[in-house]
This record gives sequence, structure tokens and C-alpha cells, in this order.
Amino acid sequence: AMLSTAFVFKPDTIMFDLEDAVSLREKDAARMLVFHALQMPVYGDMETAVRINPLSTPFGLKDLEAVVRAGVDVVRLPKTDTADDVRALEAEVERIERDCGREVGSTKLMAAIESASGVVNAVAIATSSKRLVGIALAGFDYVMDMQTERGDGSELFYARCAVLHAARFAKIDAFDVVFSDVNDDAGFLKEVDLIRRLGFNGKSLINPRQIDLLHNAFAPTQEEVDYSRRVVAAAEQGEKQGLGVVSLNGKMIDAPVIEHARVVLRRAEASGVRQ
Ligand SMILES: CC(=O)SCCNC(=O)CCNC(=O)[C@H](O)C(C)(C)COP(=O)(O)OP(=O)(O)OC[C@H]1O[C@@H](n2cnc3c(N)ncnc32)[C@H](O)[C@@H]1OP(=O)(O)O
Ligand SMILES: O=C([O-])CC(=O)C(=O)O
Ligand SMILES: [Mg+2]
Repeated sequence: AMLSTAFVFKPDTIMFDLEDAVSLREKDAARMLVFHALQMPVYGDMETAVRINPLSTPFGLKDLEAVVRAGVDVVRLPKTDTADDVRALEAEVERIERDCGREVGSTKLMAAIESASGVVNAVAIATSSKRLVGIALAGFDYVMDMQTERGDGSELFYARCAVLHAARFAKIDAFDVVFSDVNDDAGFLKEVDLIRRLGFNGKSLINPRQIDLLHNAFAPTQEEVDYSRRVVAAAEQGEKQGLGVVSLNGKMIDAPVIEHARVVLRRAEASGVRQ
């Protein structure tokens, strides 16, 4: 039921899961359902992703064959421990694209980092393939690997920073962990505020009620938008006068401030203004 209705919630990307949300007995049935769902016209205009099983399992390659042929936009590789995991995936994707006549390079990849090995290798992973559009931290498997548990976020601090730096270095997106208590809006928003300020581009979500909350928290405030408009106007004025640095109400406006203002305006265009 979720496969055929999920589009109504308008997430930025809809991700179908074939990995840990699917029991071992249902793997083949789930793959067939996702293969058909991806070809439904309603998903034609949306970005689609599928989390396949790791290629080291008996399911991974079958998943990949099905979803690349069905035209998925992004393949999410779970439990990515090394850059070789991504390169092995990329080689298979290229073979399947050639086999089925899909444009080579059109299938994008996202790597989920879920272990100490993945975090230590984050830079190598993030730079392992031109197809990678982002890396995501997956908190539940990660804390298990680290012999700890989810708490106030301090247990994820190093991993968040490592994943974020690797993504910025590779010039791709960074996505934060799933927040599992779908009834705890306050806890969710506290975590979102932290990861937004750290610099994450977004977050993996598991429930439609989390979508608007996340979009709203990432949208700039009216105050930020107004200030950014004034910054851009002052910068354009300065440029006409041939000035490298201009001042706005006594504050220095230079290139990083102007670039930040443009980012704020782009976010407002994408998500509106925070309510
Ligand atoms: C650690 C990991 O690997 S996380 C990644 C894998 N796990 C997942 O993706 C989990 C997906 N999410 C879910 O299964 C559920 O949202 C749960 C179990 C977290 C919460 O379930 P509930 O409390 O029943 O959700 P809720 O009451 O909000 O559901 C409301 C409606 O939204 C739908 N819905 C809930 N989650 C989703 C979802 N992820 N995608 C699409 N539709 C959804 C429900 O089917 C329900 O529809 P209905 O009103 O037509 O019956
Ligand atoms: O990939 C994700 O976002 C969720 C996940 O598997 C984890 O936290 O272990
Ligand atoms: Mg996991």
C-alpha cells in the first residue's frame, strides 16, 4: 500500500527499501513490487531511490538488476565500508546499463556509511565514483558497530563530522541519520536544528509526518531572506562601482557573505520561508 501512495507526501526523493525493512522471506516479492512501482507514471516526475541489499548477500545483485532496468534515479548502497564497495557497485551498474540500453552514467549512487570502517574510509568512499551524489550516515548500525547506543547525539559526533567533511571535500551532499521515534516532534526538531547548523544537506526520513517538519526547519526565516536580499543588492551595487568589499549598516560584506546570502535565497526558492 505504501508503494502506491507514498508520492502524495511530496518528499524530495522517495526511497524504496529492499534491505533491513524487508524480512528474508519477502526479499523476492519486495523486489518485484519495487520493480513495478518504479515504472508507475506517478513516479516519473519524482526522484526515486532504492536501498538495495549489499552485493555480498544473495540478494544484492538481483536487486540491482531489477532497479537499474526499471529506471531508478539513485541506488543507495547500505553498509558501505570501503571505496572498493562503491567501485564494485559501479562496475555492475555500468554493465547493466549497457545490457538494457540505458544511458551509461545515468544511474546515480548514494553510499550509506554504517560502521567504524565506513567512517574511517569516508573520504575514499566519497571520492570513489563520479556517480555518487551523496553519502549518508546510518546511525543504528553505526552505534551497534561502535558498541554503544543512540542517546543525546554525542555518540554520533565524530561520525557526523567525518561524513560531513568527506562530503564537502568531494563536493557531494551529506545526509544525516534516521530519527526513529516518529511521535517525538520536539526531539526530531532538536536533532534537525543541530544537523542543519553543522552543514548537512538533509536527512533520511522514515515517516511522512517528518517531511514538512524537516522542510520547514531547513527553510530560512523571513528575517534571513530580507537580510540576504539587502546583501545581494549591496553587492551588485558595489560591483557596478568596482568595489571588492562593500559595507551594509557598518558590516563588511565580502565574497563569503555574498555567497551565503545567495544560498539562503536559493533555499527560500526551494522551500519557502520558515513558518
Ligand atoms: C534502521 C533502518 O534501516 S531505517 C530504514 C528502514 N525502515 C523504514 O523505512 C521504516 C518505514 N516507516 C514505517 O514503517 C512507519 O512509518 C513506522 C513503523 C516507523 C511508523 O508506523 P506508524 O506509526 O503506523 O505510522 P503512521 O501512523 O504515521 O502512518 C500514517 C500513514 O502513513 C503511511 N506511512 C507511514 N510510513 C510511511 C513511509 N515510510 N512511506 C510511505 N507511507 C508511510 C502509513 O501507511 C499510514 O497510511 P494510512 O493512513 O493509509 O494507513
Ligand atoms: O540507512 C539508514 O538511514 C538507516 C539505517 O540503515 C541505519 O541507521 O542503520
Ligand atoms: Mg542500517
